[in-house]
Amino acid sequence: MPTDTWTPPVPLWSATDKQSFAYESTAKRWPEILAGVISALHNAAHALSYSHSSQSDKIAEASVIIERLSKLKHDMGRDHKLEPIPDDGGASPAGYNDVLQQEGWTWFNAPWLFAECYLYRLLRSFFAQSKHWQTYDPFSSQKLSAFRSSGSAINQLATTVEELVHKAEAAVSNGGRAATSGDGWRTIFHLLAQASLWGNATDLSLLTSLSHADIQTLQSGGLSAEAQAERARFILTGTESLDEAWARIESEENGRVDIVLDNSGFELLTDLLLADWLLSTGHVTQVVFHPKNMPWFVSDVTPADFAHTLEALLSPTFFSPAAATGSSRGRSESRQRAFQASPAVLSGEARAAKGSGALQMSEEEIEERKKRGESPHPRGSRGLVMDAQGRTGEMEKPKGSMGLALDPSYFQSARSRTVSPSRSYVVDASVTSFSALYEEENEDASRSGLPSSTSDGSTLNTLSSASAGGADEEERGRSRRPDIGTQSTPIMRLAQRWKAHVAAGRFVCAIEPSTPLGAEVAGGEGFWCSHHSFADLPTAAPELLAELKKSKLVIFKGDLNTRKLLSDARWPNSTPFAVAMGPLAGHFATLVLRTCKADVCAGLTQEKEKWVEAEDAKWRVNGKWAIVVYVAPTK
Ligand SMILES: O=P(O)(O)OC[C@H]1O[C@](O)(CO)[C@@H](O)[C@@H]1O
Repeated sequence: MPTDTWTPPVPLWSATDKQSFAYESTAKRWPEILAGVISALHNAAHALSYSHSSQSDKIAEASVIIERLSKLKHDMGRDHKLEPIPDDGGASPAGYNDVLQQEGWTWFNAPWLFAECYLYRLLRSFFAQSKHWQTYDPFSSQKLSAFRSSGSAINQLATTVEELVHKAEAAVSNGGRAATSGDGWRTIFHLLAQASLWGNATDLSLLTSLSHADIQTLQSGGLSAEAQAERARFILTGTESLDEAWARIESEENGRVDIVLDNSGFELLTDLLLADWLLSTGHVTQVVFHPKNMPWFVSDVTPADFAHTLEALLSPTFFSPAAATGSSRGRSESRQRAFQASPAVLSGEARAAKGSGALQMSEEEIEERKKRGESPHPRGSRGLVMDAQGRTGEMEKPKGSMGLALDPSYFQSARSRTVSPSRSYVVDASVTSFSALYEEENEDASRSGLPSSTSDGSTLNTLSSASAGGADEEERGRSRRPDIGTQSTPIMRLAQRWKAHVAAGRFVCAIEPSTPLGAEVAGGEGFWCSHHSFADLPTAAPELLAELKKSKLVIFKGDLNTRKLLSDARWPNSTPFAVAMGPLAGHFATLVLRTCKADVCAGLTQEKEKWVEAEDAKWRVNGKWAIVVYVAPTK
């Protein structure tokens, strides 16, 4: 192993152990994920065939990428050797390749964590090497549709947190922090940290087989003390660590908190809620968010996702009105809008009408029709696949459509409006294309009198451009209430605050959102997607370590970040967490909020381990159990 790599004293998890989740994941989940990418790209390419301008080069290039993806899936299933990652001009693949050259691993005998990170970096190279697909995030459509479907859980949380934030701000301005019960705030910290913890329970890479309805059920529970108390038994370490973390935050004014993000969508929202409330207490003046610089483990937050999320939450129609207002009835959102943002999810009941299969044309047929100057949309195709109730779910693939289950009528209708079907369907990573996605919604919003998305083009702050606590109170706008109309929802009002936080440098995205996907990034932020475990931070990314040391508390979200903190090694579960962190432990105050979805664990008592083994044989991996761990700074 290279000298910047720490070797734990126990072996690493790997798919060589057929009883392990590592094996199941390598044998079953990764091929499924690759199949999903192939299908997303098929759909995207098919949508392009309806474009006004010729997209044949781009479509042809998609076919080449699909071939490479299929070969990769084939090689993985046959346990071939891991090939070097081509030099694609992006964040250096050399780290991966050096290790591979030395170790000569195959898909199944490589350490699981290495192979999984390699998989996402390799996938990135397929798109990065292309001419037309460099900004394409193959998981964006999935991320977006899952996010949209979590509207009611988000509304519940936003309503409660809006109140908490107002109360905290009022307490601060009516006599300062001393006037507020420290215990009260500690309790709220518990609630919001646990909401952020359970926000991690659902992620797209794990839940390949769950429906959106299942995910919604998992997300429900809200912030009520009862709901949380009920869930507390699933936190295997107990929650004392949250007291230690809060004591550390409380000991300071004008502190900085960092969050190493995990999943986009619902989980990111719970992180933002926690971050906003921390600012409102006055103990924290800046929260720095660390995303991943490329599509990663399906649903991890990319810089573009971070920006998109704030934009999306400001849209009156992003979530269905029923979700946004908390009412359980009355869905006035247009079916086309739902389809536009997440075309792959139409109702299970939204089956293609009889005979509509014949209307799903091949790309050649469409090209032919175009050449003849005919519309690519056969007469009578309108509305053949839409569900009359606009419900969402998996769309059945019509026979002979190669899985390209699209409704031509959608594109016909979209064309007559202002939205480019290709842009709206092929959601890519650029912020502008996301705004385009909402052009149509804004039109509708202005017709309905609702406030529209504010795509004001303001850029998000990066670490280099923002400083903690530099702005005066007026500019910080803590108690400023945005005026976004009387019909705004709690979600929209919070998002408006968050944009103000971004503009004032209180919220900082550590990678500038306009950074091209996969590019080398400043400040060592590319480290998160490198082959390294986090134990190597001091040696492999000293610049990043120096930055994190400025923070009062660094919160690591989710399972993958925890696997990386623990080097994905076969620690006995009762190993003290700090020991399993290796050389990273003690460099900064660390709080881990993780639901368990992989074999590795540490920080449990032997009694707890025994207890949970008896309760649930799948406790390590089914996402139902969690650990919350604080590691104090000592260095
Ligand atoms: O989103 P999270 O919490 O990091 O979970 C991702 C984890 O899920 C899995 O994809 C499945 O367990 C792991 O490979 C990975 O560690």
